[in-house]
Amino acid sequence: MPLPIEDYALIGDRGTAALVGSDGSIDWLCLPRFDSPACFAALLGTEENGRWLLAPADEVTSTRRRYVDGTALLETTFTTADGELVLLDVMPTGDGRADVVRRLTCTQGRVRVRHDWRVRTDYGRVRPWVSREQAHDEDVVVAVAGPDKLVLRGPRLPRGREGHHFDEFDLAAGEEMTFSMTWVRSWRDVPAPLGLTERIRATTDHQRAWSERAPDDVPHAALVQRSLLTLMLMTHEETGGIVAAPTTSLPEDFGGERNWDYRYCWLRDAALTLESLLGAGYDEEALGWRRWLLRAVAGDPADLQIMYTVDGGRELPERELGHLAGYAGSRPVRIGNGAVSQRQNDVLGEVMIALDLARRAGLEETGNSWSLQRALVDELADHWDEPDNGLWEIRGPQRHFTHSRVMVWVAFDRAVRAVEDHGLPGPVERWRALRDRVRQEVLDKGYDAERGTFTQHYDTREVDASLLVIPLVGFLPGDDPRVLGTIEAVQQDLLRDGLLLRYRTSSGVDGLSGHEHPFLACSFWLVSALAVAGRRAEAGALFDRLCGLANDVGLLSEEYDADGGRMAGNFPQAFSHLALVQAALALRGTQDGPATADDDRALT
Ligand SMILES: OC[C@H]1O[C@H](O[C@H]2O[C@H](CO)[C@@H](O)[C@H](O)[C@H]2O)[C@H](O)[C@@H](O)[C@@H]1O
Repeated sequence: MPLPIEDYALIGDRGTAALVGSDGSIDWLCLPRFDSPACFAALLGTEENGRWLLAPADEVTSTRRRYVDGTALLETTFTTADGELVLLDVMPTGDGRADVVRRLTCTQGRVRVRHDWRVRTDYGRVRPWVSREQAHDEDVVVAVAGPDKLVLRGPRLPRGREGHHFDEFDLAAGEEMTFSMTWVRSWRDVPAPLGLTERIRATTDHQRAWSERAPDDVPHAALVQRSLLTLMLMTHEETGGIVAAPTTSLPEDFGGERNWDYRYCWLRDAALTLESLLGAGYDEEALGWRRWLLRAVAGDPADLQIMYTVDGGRELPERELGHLAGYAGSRPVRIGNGAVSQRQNDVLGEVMIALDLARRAGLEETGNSWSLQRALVDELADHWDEPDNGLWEIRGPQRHFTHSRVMVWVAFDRAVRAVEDHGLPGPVERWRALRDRVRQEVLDKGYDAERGTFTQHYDTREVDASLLVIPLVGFLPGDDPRVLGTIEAVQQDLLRDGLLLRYRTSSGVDGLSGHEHPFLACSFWLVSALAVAGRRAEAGALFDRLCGLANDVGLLSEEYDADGGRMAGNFPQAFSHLALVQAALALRGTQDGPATADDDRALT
């Protein structure tokens, strides 16, 4: 039975990532890429779907976890009646390999250790052939199935027993053992062993150097730093693609059907991630992502997709994995994502904000990068008034979503600014006219004057948390009465236990059964909206509360079930972490009173 979501921590090598449970079990790992089939999938089923356990065999009386300062090296300390055992989990970065390194150190007394290596490839479906071999002058255990070969190394290798590899042994104070697992293509030879000490040191140095650039003049600076590092782990090192989360099908509704695969690059999530990184001063990160964007989107602007694979691929058909029981029985387990073919008119606005910020941070346009933006804006100019599925990717009928239309305004606005402020060429008169027309339409059709609030779409009186971005993207000032009215209406209709739902699922707008829990990114948007409205004390209090929801190692999932006191949805979720960073930046140097133009960079 998998653990509560918040009992997992993330390790990763910027090619892929694993979830390590507080019980010492790696229950999720896709190799070699975020969206490759999992070889450990116990997270979405049982241990029979694959896991790698290293932990005390005897009862654990307490467990502490932490990341080694400024890094993604995870340290889990188990205490038993007889001693203390520290487990260090690392995925070395920067060498183009795919290794997981697990070092056990007994720090007190004597601890009996259990080792269970249970590889199941193809998302926990296939039992590989496993054999003991000699390679590079040492014994290794090798598991092979289809395209995958997994090589286990260590000073004491587990033995085959009923379909898994198992061992138990004692470690006494001062003793240490290091195991490693390496993935290669099944037709390749067993690779040379890693220089463990050197790779751990290089990974530590690289991650620390990155973390040290995080701002320290923001509230909850340690959590902001952890969020930035987590976003970095979700950025594919070689391609620059940024995934929305390293997991699939952790449920938004426990036991329900709201289970989605997030191991892909959404233009929206990636652009917002970049916006947070740029706001936090990570300017050069923009270049890698812009290159990814140029490659992914290349071709006819009419063929723009809202998401791609990490290498820019366009095929991610959604299908269900019937052999997995689902997390807490939440089925179906899905891989791929059907939202790929949706129309979501907000996306270009988010991309244009990120590229505008990059330009303002000094990243010069290349001929290609500006002509791509021009082509995309011109394409939008021909289709901006079509209904869409909105940023929540609803599977019900398409609508004229107010948020989407506001972001269309943003796309034209940033295009105009590129010409006016940066001297780039473009049909600025046409873009200006469209910008004004869209603005007027939103004010006429997306605003409910009777209630004094913007609405979710043009044919409803419902509200939506996405309306909180209206002041954050510069559509209206933070203290405009229409913005204040919207904040109030959103708080009135969507707050649950002080946290914000995205919208009311009971309205039926999304075409799905069941309900969901408050969405953490939206709750952070409320912090930012309150801050720019000048209600900074309230914003600060909400920010404190939200930061308090992060787990013991500073990670957040997509949603939070306040009744159950547990996280819900994919984990860790870029959307939550990037919105946390944006809220911290909005609160930077807080004082009561509305935000000024100087706050512009943080607030886009
Ligand atoms: O709520 C239904 C939709 O849920 C997913 O979309 C959500 O996650 C995306 C990635 O973080 C985010 O960009 C989007 O705004 C969220 O609504 C899922 O990917 C969709 O298929 C699903 O319809």
